[in-house]
Amino acid sequence: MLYSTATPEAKRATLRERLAAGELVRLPGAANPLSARLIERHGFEGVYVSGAVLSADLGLPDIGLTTLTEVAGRSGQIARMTDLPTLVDADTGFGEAMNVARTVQEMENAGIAGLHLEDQVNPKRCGHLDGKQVVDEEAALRRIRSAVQARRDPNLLIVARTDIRAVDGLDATIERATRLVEAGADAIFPEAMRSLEEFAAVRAAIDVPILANVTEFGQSELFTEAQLRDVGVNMIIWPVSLLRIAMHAMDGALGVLSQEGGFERLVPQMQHRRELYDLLDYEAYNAFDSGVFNFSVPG
Ligand SMILES: C[C@](O)(C(=O)O)[C@H](CC(=O)O)C(=O)O
Ligand SMILES: [Mg+2]
Repeated sequence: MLYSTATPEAKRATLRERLAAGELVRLPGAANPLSARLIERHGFEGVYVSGAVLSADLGLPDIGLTTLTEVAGRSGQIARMTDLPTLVDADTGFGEAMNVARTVQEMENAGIAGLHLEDQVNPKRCGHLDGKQVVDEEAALRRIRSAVQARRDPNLLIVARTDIRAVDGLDATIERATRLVEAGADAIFPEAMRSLEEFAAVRAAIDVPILANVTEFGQSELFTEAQLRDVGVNMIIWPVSLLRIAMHAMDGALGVLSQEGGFERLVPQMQHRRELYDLLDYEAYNAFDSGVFNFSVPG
């Protein structure tokens, strides 16, 4: 009931332990707070909060228009719904070094387990689009150093994302990843890798966990969990998939409504009221106050 039973500190410690034990951490992107419960029920190890999803949800392109307050607020709502650790896309940190420090502390307050900070210039764009630009090495390292310095919980996972692959190639990615680790990054997210061999090359060059982004309609193939595990990837995100699936389903359903004047044909495809109440743990509220769940669900 009400929901997470684990403290943020405990979730951060869990994430650290899993990574230290060499376990693969799979983090589907939540489409909304309640979907974090579904992700947990299906046995995943973490929940991802995507900037692309968050901005799309607000009807904005993913170019850094969302604010720290919006992202921390939504991340807190999502993290609250699950005992799993939540990893958040903090884009470029919402500014330079001092802003990054504030971002880290607000994210900690939101109860999340980790965040990634990227080295794109502002305005940023989706990592799988052409025409990206990255900041120079010193600016990229400063973002990470200031994140590390600002965190109060040493277990908050600071993941450095580099977008340099699309700009300067694989060697530059390895060089930057190495420097980012020296600056204190706990893990590396090499964005828009072109092949499994590229992941393997990054893996061989650094000894912190690496994260793979499996996003549809992007510049990387949709590598499978098994393929990524084989090349030594430690965390996998599927950032936007649940939102894409939900939006496509809504689009189709509205077509049916406008054609047929009702949703009846789609009822078998709907989450049943019973399933919703189960996911919400409605009955547990009854144990708290016996007047709450004293009805039966039709059908
Ligand atoms: C991972 C990502 O940063 C996100 O915001 O989810 C995006 C995903 C996407 O746009 O497909 C990205 O830049 O890769
Ligand atoms: Mg993003």
